[in-house]
Amino acid sequence: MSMLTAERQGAKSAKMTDEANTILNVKDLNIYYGNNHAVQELSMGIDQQAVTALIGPSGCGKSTFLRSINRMNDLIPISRNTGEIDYQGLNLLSNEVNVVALRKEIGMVFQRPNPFPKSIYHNLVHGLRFHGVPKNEWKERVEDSLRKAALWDEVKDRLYESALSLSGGQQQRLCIARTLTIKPNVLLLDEPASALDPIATAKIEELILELKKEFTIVIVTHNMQQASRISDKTAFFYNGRLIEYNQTDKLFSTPDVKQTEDYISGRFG
Ligand SMILES: Nc1ncnc2c1ncn2[C@@H]1O[C@H](COP(=O)(O)OP(=O)(O)OP(=O)(O)O)[C@@H](O)[C@H]1O
Repeated sequence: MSMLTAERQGAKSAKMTDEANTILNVKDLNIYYGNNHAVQELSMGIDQQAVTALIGPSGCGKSTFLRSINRMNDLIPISRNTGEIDYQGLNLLSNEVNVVALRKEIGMVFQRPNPFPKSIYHNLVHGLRFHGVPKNEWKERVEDSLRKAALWDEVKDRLYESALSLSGGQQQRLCIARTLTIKPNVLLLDEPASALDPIATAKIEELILELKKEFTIVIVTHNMQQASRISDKTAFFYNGRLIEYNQTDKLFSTPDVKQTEDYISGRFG
């Protein structure tokens, strides 16, 4: 496991989380954009090797929370936060965190496939070069990542063709493979299938179910059927607040909170 801070080895022993299976423990997280309080007093644990779906109407703070996990919000000058996200005994929001190492361990895939306008192979080795992975490991890592992203059979004979020659669904699987080359622990997926057709979406969903055997996945989705098909737990957000967090089956069949029921039955949102 790579070190996220220079002092990592000397860090105090990991704080115990509530459940042995929790990999990310969010405590009293608040995120602001200027005066806009986008995420409010959020506390939740995220299970490892499981899929956690974040749902809720547009603007409720799902992506803002997701982006805070690997510090993508740092790139937005008016954004600030309070609270903690504990990961292996370390507060990811602390100034001591090495953000480059963090993003290696907690990778992110965005709504629109965003391959570099270079070859498929170049897209895959970019992160390896950046993180100083020895060249003699590249071939194996590329093949392994493409296999895990269920793309190997489709591209193995065209690795030096432009990534832009792939279909949208293939490009998105390539972006997932690109994240996998550097062996992350957690994958953050921000509506990864919303720009894809139903067949490509089904492939991404299948892939997510495969990947959760090895990785922890947090996914933002607008598609409630998708959340119910692929996630183990679902968190429903409204107006910056976590309204209900439950096992997915339970949340979609017998939610505890009226607001959740209204949302999943299409009464608002
Ligand atoms: N880069 C930004 N700068 C300023 N405000 C932002 C920024 N990104 C999001 N916000 C604001 O934060 C709030 C939460 O937005 P966020 O994108 O997290 O919601 P969301 O639930 O992911 O919405 P959507 O489903 O539409 O993507 C909104 O009020 C939004 O306007």
